[in-house]
Amino acid sequence: MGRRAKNKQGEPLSIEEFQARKQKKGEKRTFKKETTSKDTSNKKRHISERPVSNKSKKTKKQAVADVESDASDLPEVDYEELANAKKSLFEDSEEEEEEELQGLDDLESGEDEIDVDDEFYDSDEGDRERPMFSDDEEDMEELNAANMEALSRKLDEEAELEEYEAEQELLEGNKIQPRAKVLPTADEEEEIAKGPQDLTMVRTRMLEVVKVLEDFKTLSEEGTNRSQYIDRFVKDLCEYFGYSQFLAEKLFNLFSPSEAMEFFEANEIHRPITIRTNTLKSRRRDLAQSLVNKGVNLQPIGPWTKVGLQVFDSQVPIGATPEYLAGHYILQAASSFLPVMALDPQENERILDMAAAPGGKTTYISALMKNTGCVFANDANKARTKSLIANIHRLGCRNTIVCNYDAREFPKVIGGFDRILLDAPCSGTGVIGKDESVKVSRTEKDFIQIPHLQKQLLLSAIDSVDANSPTGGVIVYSTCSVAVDENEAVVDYALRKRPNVKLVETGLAIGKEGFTSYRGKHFSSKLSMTRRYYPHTYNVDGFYVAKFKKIAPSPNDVSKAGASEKEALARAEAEEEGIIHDDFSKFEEDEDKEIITKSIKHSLKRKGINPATVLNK
Ligand SMILES: C[S@@+](CC[C@H](N)C(=O)[O-])C[C@H]1O[C@@H](n2cnc3c(N)ncnc32)[C@H](O)[C@@H]1O
Repeated sequence: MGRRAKNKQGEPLSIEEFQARKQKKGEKRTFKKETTSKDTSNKKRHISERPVSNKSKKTKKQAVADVESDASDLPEVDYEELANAKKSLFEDSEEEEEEELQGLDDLESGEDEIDVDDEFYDSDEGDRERPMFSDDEEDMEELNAANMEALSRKLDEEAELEEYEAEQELLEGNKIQPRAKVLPTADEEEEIAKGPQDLTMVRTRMLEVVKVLEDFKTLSEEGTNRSQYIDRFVKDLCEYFGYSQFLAEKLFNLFSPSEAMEFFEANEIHRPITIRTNTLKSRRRDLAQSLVNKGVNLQPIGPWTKVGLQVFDSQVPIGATPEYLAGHYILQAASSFLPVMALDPQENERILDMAAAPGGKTTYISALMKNTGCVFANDANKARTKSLIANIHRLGCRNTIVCNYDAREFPKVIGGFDRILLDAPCSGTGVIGKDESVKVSRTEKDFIQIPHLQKQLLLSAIDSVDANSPTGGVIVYSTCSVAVDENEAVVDYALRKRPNVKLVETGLAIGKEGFTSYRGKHFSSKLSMTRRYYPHTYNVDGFYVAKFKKIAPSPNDVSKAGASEKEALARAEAEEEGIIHDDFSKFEEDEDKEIITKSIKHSLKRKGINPATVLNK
């Protein structure tokens, strides 16, 4: 089984914190390498002298006092880091204030939900949770004070992480000797094959093998080759993290050995709980203020989004607050903001969300369009359109038409859209942190069948867009998978089949370049314009985004009706019947009850309380 419990860490970091820490880690390593031999014993002593972090609730005063006394008690504390951690909470607020003041009129929004269907994955989950900001200076002080607990916890985490890093260095520094015997002997392999292994040993061996693979000439044993080390490493990945051999190998092949290790480790940790402000109903600072008043510790996700908040901790179930029920926000994975930002919907356009349920991205599109124009929200799974409709209603999206087609039927049913989002059904290899079952459930067949469907859907999307749209002609393709078969290979296929589209820049501030070649396959050089996201690089779900511009119509664009005619028809029908049908007009009490109970259970579990002891009283 996976090592999730063993590796459980404190609250997840924001993208910026995560990256700053990675950078710092790199700098520290360089320094420590020079000092390792003489400092090791000292380091050990300091580690053991470190106070055990206290994650229990503190008063705000205590939290501030703790921050100060913690800093003065520790001989090895990096004061710069401490000051930066402290400063960052406050500076975020200032930056955010500026950003928000500038963008007050720039209303954006939407929402999301966490719904994974049996077959395909959605990057949004319903269950995550975890500092803070405001737009006005006065509010800022109050909000920051309210977040002192979060700051305190953040510093505890820093200490824990340093401790962990020091241990790793000991492992890496002390145990790895040049030309050390790393691979098990034949006898040892026999022993290994017999049954469960000592996981600490397995982990140490993985770290050792990574070292050897990265400096093979110097560190490998004589008479061995790379593939022997790789075979052992993949087997150890399976043993330690609980993957099938097939998937471990597939994912390992995406990275260098050391990055692969980071990726697999990041999959053992939950991503931060994030929410998106629904700007159709609220502004981020107002929402943040109301939630802070209820005991929620939060902060903006990062400078790249004006609507996202990362929840660090909450005294109330974040999926059942009055603000949630009133549609002021939606629980949505940060990665799910990205395709909609790349789509860049404009007011008064006609947009198709081809695979829309449960509606996280549809509602964001609708909010960015400020409820103008029309969003066709389609999903082939009728049952899932129920949660799509519920979200559309809760968030107050009034420019949306829900439909239930196999999207491969487009553009035959409707065509001529200004923009289309295809957030495709996928294998979910980007969301293993959310759903461990992917580790063993995905087979080779999946990576043939799913890409086949994705290719058909993408061609349909291209054919359903109006190349002569005065404002758009844009298609965005996204998945919550990191597999090349479902991403670059699909996009490259579409470029070959439809020369009337070209790839354009996504406009996204973060993301790694897509592959232009992979294991002997060469893709168009333009694939570098697509973007990849990994849990270990951005602390977001694994994700992929590609943006196309349709430059000319083609004979494939045959549609029975254009989007504008369908919209006019739907509006006329709505006028006749009333746009809200009876069966969708209200929340179902039972369904709400279930959501609220689930949220309360989750919150109790996070606090280490067995829900049964509370709920069954
Ligand atoms: C990744 S999820 C979509 C998540 C959604 N965009 C959101 O942000 O909430 C993929 C969706 O594709 C739908 N789907 C699968 N095959 C489809 C098809 N042939 N046509 C349309 N939708 C399909 C699934 O029912 C599922 O809801």
